Amino acid sequence: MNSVKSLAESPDLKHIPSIYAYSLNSTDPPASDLQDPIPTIDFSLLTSTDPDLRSQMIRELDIACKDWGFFRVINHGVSESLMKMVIEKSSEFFCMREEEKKEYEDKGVLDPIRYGTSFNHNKEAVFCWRDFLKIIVHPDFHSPHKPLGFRDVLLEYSKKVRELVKGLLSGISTSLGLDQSYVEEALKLQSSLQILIVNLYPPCPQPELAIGLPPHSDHGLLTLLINNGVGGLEIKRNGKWISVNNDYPNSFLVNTGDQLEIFSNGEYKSVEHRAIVNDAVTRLSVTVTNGPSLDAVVEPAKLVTEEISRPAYYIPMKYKEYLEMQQSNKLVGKTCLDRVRI
Ligand SMILES: O=C(O)CCC(=O)C(=O)O
Ligand SMILES: [Fe+2]
Repeated sequence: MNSVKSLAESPDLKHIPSIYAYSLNSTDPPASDLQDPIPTIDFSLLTSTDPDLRSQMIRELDIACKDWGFFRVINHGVSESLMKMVIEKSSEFFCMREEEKKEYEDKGVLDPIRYGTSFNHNKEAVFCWRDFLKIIVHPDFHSPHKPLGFRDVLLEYSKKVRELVKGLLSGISTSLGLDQSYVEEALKLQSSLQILIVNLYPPCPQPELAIGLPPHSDHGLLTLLINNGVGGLEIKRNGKWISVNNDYPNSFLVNTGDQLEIFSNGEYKSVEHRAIVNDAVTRLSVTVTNGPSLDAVVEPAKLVTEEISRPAYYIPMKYKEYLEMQQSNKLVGKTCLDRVRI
């Protein structure tokens, strides 16, 4: 495995090797800067003891999930210093020598710590301009033993993010017309699968020819994202790509995933997104995908289908099987979801 980081650091690199030449779909117009403001969820209001304030936020959460599949969360209770440390320590990991990082070389989908490049280079004809570190942090916690202090930061961060996700999913349960603890119980969130992913996108000499991550949706319920202040994330909205810069300090960007689309019977569709690269600075993003328990069978919630008198649009599937299917193929839009759609 050759990392993009070492390639990008090679002196006099003017052109990308042809294996990285990705052609953006010609039917896709280039991304425009965002016109509508991204919905903002104030977590302190969502968890407020004042029922009116909570109801108002739940309505906004419903709109965010239905119309966007994407929102920003503020007043979330995770300290700014912890978020900064996550970025800092993740960045230190990638600065270690290749031999040190290779200890964690990707050995397969459910390998607890996976260092690698692209998405699934065994299956891809074109590689992504991206190196990654994926760590399973729940139900069992794992961490690389280097750099110093990474483990403590990851442990604290994953716990805090889980609390936040639990609160968001309880709001989503209510907004779907279910009991507030319904999602937690039905999808066995006590043993939820939580994977922390660090994406590293080094500067690229021909950014218009390469892609950081191709269009895809995430497999879990909700993904939370922070980055090092460098833009590059784009989401598909009403058929058009729009760039999203996390220029709002101390906030999380959240997107809905495939398991939430299935569970909500298509009410909350998972959002397609991609990462583009630039020729000036390294971009680093840290995402946490929060899913059901690996052994939970995910299907449209009966109450959701009954309430709006619609048949189920997705077949039941164990989350573990879905995850293995998504991770062992190429990353192409929402094609994985098509396999469970009726
Ligand atoms: O780097 C980004 O902004 C997007 C990352 C992403 O989509 C992912 O980790 O699934
Ligand atoms: Fe993603």
